[in-house]
Amino acid sequence: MPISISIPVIDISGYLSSDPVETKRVAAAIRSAAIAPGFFQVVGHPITLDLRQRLIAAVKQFYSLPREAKNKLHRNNSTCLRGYESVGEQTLEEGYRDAKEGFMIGQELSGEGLRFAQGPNQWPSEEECPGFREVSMEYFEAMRLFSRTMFRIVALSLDLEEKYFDEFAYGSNTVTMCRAHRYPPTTPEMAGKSRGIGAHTDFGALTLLLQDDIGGLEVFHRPSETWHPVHPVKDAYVVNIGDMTERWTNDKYTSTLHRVISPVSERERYSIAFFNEGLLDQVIECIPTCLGEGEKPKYEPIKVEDHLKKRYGNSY
Ligand SMILES: O=C(O)CCC(=O)C(=O)O
Ligand SMILES: [Fe+2]
Repeated sequence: MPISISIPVIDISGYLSSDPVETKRVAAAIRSAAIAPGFFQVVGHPITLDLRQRLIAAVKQFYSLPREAKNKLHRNNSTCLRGYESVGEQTLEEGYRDAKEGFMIGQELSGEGLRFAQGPNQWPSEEECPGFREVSMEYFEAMRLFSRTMFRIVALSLDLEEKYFDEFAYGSNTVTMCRAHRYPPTTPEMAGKSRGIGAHTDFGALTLLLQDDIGGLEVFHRPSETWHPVHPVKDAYVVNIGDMTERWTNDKYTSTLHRVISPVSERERYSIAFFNEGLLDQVIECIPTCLGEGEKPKYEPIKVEDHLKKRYGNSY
């Protein structure tokens, strides 16, 4: 019997309207999905269709710029991982160069005392790409808030105080990164031999992904060593547990291996990932409610900054 994996679709609107019964249900559903498969899709969220459509339109406009215009914004010019990467620059799975283009933004910071992943964004000019900067930052701020909401539900799911992760998710110094991707289509023959994004786990704590209707994202089922599609669901965000949450929860919540197969399609695929990387000075160690009777923490405490430097460093 072939294994089939269900990626649950969870409606969080009852939590947002403070319904106590729904809040319990939503927290329990997220707990169960975070244990396995480590991925779920969220509907009833606060990101409007209008904002999502305006963002996707702006991202398409950005990627249709000439190569030279995009290369002027190359991430190699940035001290803080911001900007453009062309096809083949990142390797997340040994033996495969990612066949995606990416454009990374983060919190707009300047001045003294900037640290890892902190600093200014790089933007195309208004003439080249009108409105791109504005809608990107509007989206970024909306996603910071949405992430705080998701962390509050995760906190409840772990029997923690609701605001336990607020500073990590939403503090003024916290690192959050948003990367838009374009995946070029491929032929059926090449699809199996290339990767849109090679197999990896996410470095941070929680990722919120907006994908279009093309498909290609797959998650790995460890027990059977098989790959399973995360089918696009209208209006949904794909949310997945990252490595930091796996460490925090002593492996109770799972940071699942995933990849993107280049689309076998006439059309490109677009996706926008929002990464919650956290507070650089925070030490990630087993959360007390995640340690059962007689269990020991499986991981050494690690500082967020050290963890991120290592993971980003290894992938380029
Ligand atoms: O584009 C996607 O569907 C997934 C992207 C992803 O896994 C990542 O950027 O970490
Ligand atoms: Fe990922």
